[in-house]
Amino acid sequence: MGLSQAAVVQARPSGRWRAALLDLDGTLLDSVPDLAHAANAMRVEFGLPPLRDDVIATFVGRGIENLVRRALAGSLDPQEPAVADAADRSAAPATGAQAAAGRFDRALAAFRRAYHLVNGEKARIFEGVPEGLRAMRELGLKLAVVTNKPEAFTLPLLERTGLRAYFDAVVSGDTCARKKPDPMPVLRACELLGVAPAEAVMVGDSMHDAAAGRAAGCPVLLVPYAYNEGRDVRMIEADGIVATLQDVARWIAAPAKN
Ligand SMILES: O=C(O)COP(=O)(O)O
Ligand SMILES: [Mg+2]
Repeated sequence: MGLSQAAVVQARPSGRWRAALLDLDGTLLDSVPDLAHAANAMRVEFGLPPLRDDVIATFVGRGIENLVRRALAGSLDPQEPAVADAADRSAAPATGAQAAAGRFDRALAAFRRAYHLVNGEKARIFEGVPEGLRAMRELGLKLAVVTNKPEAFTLPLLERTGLRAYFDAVVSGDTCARKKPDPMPVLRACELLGVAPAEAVMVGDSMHDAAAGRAAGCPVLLVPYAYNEGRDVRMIEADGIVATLQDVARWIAAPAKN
């Protein structure tokens, strides 16, 4: 039994790896056109001019609350909102902090309303994604999505883009008490797939994916084509940069060195 099992394991190209955990926005899909549309719909409601899509792209990756906070301030690193809207100015008894919180809640609600209407409409699957996912499945891997996007947006987006069927599990931004860069959602995905973190490869486009994967004990591969808050992914400590998901499958299938 011991011997034959060892032989089987050695014969499998991906003997060590049993699962791949994939980030969503910026790794599987370019969701920026829809996110930017919703963020700008929110800004227009607040009397603010729209921002360019490439600016909004740098705001993506730490959940929609951060996206809305950044989009409202027009900055990657917002301080207190600089411009109060008419409703805030008339709310005389409210403290500055209360007014800011109320303004943020209204902005989040406006963003959610707009995003529900367009989620998946212009989202575009990155090159090599279906082929890479198929190749990983053919290697016998289990697949999970691990995203900071809330479940109410994640599941319809996966359905609309035809990606849902590839995945055995989906962990969204509100599935666990904490989001990436915390390891909690990565560990939950491993638990749902029935694999140990050391048997799962985390694939993402940002420092938050890398930090979450590392902290959970997974090797980390990064794609260079997406957001990462506008920074170069080569600056992030990872086990490899992969041009496409097809290269993820090749990395996983490569003997010994991994
Ligand atoms: O920040 C988000 O809303 C989603 O980002 P992610 O899919 O890259 O985790
Ligand atoms: Mg991402």
